[in-house]
Amino acid sequence: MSKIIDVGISLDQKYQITVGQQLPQSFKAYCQAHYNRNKIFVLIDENVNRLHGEKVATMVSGFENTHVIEIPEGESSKSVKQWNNITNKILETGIERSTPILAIGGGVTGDLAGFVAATVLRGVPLIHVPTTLLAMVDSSIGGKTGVNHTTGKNLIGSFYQPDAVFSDIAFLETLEQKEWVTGMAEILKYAAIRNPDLFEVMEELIHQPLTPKKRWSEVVEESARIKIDIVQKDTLEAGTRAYLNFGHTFGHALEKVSGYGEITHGEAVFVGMIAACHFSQELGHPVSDVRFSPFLSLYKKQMAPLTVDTEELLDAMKSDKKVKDNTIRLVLLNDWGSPYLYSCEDHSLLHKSWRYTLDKLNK
Ligand SMILES: NC(=O)c1ccc[n+]([C@@H]2O[C@H](COP(=O)([O-])OP(=O)(O)OC[C@H]3O[C@@H](n4cnc5c(N)ncnc54)[C@H](O)[C@@H]3O)[C@@H](O)[C@H]2O)c1
Ligand SMILES: O=C(O)C(=O)C[C@@H](O)[C@H](O)[C@H](O)COP(=O)(O)O
Ligand SMILES: [Zn+2]
Repeated sequence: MSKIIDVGISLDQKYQITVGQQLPQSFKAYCQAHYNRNKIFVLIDENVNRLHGEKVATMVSGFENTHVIEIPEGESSKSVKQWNNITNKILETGIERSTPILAIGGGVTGDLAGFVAATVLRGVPLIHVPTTLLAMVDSSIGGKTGVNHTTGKNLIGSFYQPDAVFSDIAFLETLEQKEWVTGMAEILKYAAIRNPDLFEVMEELIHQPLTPKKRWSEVVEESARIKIDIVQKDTLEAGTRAYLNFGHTFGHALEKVSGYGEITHGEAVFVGMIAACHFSQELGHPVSDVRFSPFLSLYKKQMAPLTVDTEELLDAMKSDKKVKDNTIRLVLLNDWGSPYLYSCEDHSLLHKSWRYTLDKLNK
């Protein structure tokens, strides 16, 4: 059984997200209906190609010419260098404006391949097939594409919506525990900013084996619906879309200061959400991070001690995209399910929240 979720960004930007088990047939039918199937570029994470190459070959078997470009795994692939490598390969092979790019992998592949699709020939059709939990619940949805820069995370990129998303949760069969836990952070983010019931659902799920069963499919669907609702109302992040950045102002700084790839995005966001709760509480809002406690040991088990310097973290926060008039802006919580944007003048409070959070993680 698969579920279809409609996304309506604007009158000419409508697409569907299909969530389910074993979706190659739906994918094939979609391609048959929408493309001339002369050529397709498959930009695929190297591990996904190794583990699921045969399934992917079946998916694209209706195309006359399939060009597979492997993306080295890991955050370091989200770079201008990789964007340049892939763009060169595509242009040297030959591409037309109607030739689709298929992005198959986690958020790294999706963000990078999405940026390639957005820029080559000023934009070619893009289809996302997310293969990590994080990519299914978050990165394949909403059109943020891009790469990192030494000065900060995701600082080069564009908004570029896909033609379609196929979230086949059967891919999660091969996902390592570390990556399940990584993806959970973005679901806990939706719990914090929109639907606190997800905290209880997630607590149930972490006490069971991590396999792609129906309950997970429902969580992927609920997460996608939350994200779509936010993105549809503010696609280009003029205001409320920034709520999806809860925990990220802290998290992105931690990713940068630790060295991209040393800590996963989800781990950093989890840490960042504890800091954001602490900061919110300091301002008097009733949002104790005890809500995250059932998940803390999972993150502590897989993360190395955090030996970062709070001064460096603060510096890194200054290159966040939400900075306005030189002021750091944070997503905080008035209460569970009620986020708001806060301009932060008080850097001593930021230090305090960082120290509290680092102590908690390192204890
Ligand atoms: N565009 C957005 O809106 C958005 C949202 C959230 C996160 N992101 C970005 O997403 C990235 C993180 O994505 P991620 O957590 O998916 O990481 P990732 O893409 O690096 O994938 C994590 C690991 O899982 C492996 N993998 C992927 N699918 C697999 C499968 N089915 N079985 C086994 N292994 C598999 C990969 O090889 C990699 O080693 C970050 O760069 C983050 O900034 C973007
Ligand atoms: O889609 C969004 O909007 C998000 O903020 C989702 C985040 O989970 C994601 O990590 C995103 O890439 C962050 O974007 P950025 O603009 O803060 O770099
Ligand atoms: Zn994120």
